[in-house]
Amino acid sequence: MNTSGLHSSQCSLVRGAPFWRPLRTPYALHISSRCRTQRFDTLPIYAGEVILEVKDLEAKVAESGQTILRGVNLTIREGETHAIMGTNGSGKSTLSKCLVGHPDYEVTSGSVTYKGQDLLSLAPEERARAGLFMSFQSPVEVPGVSNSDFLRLAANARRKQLGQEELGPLEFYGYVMPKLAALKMSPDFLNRDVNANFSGGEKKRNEILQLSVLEADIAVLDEIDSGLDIDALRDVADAVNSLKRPNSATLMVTHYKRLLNYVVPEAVHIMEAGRIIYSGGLEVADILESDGYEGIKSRMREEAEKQPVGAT
Ligand SMILES: Nc1ncnc2c1ncn2[C@@H]1O[C@H](COP(=O)(O)OP(=O)(O)OP(=O)(O)O)[C@@H](O)[C@H]1O
Repeated sequence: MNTSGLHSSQCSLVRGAPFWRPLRTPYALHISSRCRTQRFDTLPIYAGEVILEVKDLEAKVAESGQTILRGVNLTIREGETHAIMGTNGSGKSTLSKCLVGHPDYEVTSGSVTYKGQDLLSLAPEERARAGLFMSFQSPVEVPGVSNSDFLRLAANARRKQLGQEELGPLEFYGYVMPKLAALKMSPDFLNRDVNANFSGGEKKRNEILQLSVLEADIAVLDEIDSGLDIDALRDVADAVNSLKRPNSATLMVTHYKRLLNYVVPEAVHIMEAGRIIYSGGLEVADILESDGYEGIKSRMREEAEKQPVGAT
């Protein structure tokens, strides 16, 4: 199969491509960059193991050397859904792409631990085989490669990694049909070339179909809600929810709370100038919706004033 037109992480599998349990104990969420961490003792903690830990991550555009990420800290546990919101250009997509090993970016310092292993030492295809999936804001079109071939090869690469039997064309058909039905996608999608001449909404559904077929352990969904009409948003959200497992996690990048009404996150993070500057629960998205980023800043100022003198 010619996969030359595919993005490296998207075709990586082809080349080789919440449930939650709340406890009322303190939950440390990072607020404001590398030097300051604030504890929110009122937030619930989730009992799952840490699946992804990003520490002081800094990254630049490989070609220009422009620094984009300036010390991102993020901890995600199994069973959790996290949302990252933030102004245009704050680095949300760059963070997502650094996680999957996009070649346009170079990590200059910090670490990312995924299921206890150093994620940054893995090639993009190894990350994908290990269960990391990213849906792209603008999924690429791959004329000449059918969706069914692409999905089956990707699914088999992942199954091989998991020690499962690979699926032949007929078995794969039986495997994928219920997934198509769950996404309210026509079986015709299988015969079409990957994303070629798909509408924006069809591309987004197709991304979730890939996630569904790959049964990823962590799904990084970059603006999966953009361009979707309200019914499509519900379908996609239902599919994302149905794919959650106790030992998997979801990281969503979005600008709008409407997605979070359907796929409800345990934590919402605000990104600005390459850092997560504020984290909290769903109320953070409410503040954003009602008062914009100025509302978040004013909340931060209020909380800083309440901090005991000398607290870090
Ligand atoms: N490959 C690249 N080459 C040059 N500049 C880049 C590249 N990727 C990202 N940038 C720049 O880095 C900054 C962050 O971009 P990024 O796409 O991560 O932002 P974002 O928070 O996802 O924005 P949006 O909400 O608009 O999608 C922007 O100024 C962007 O122009």
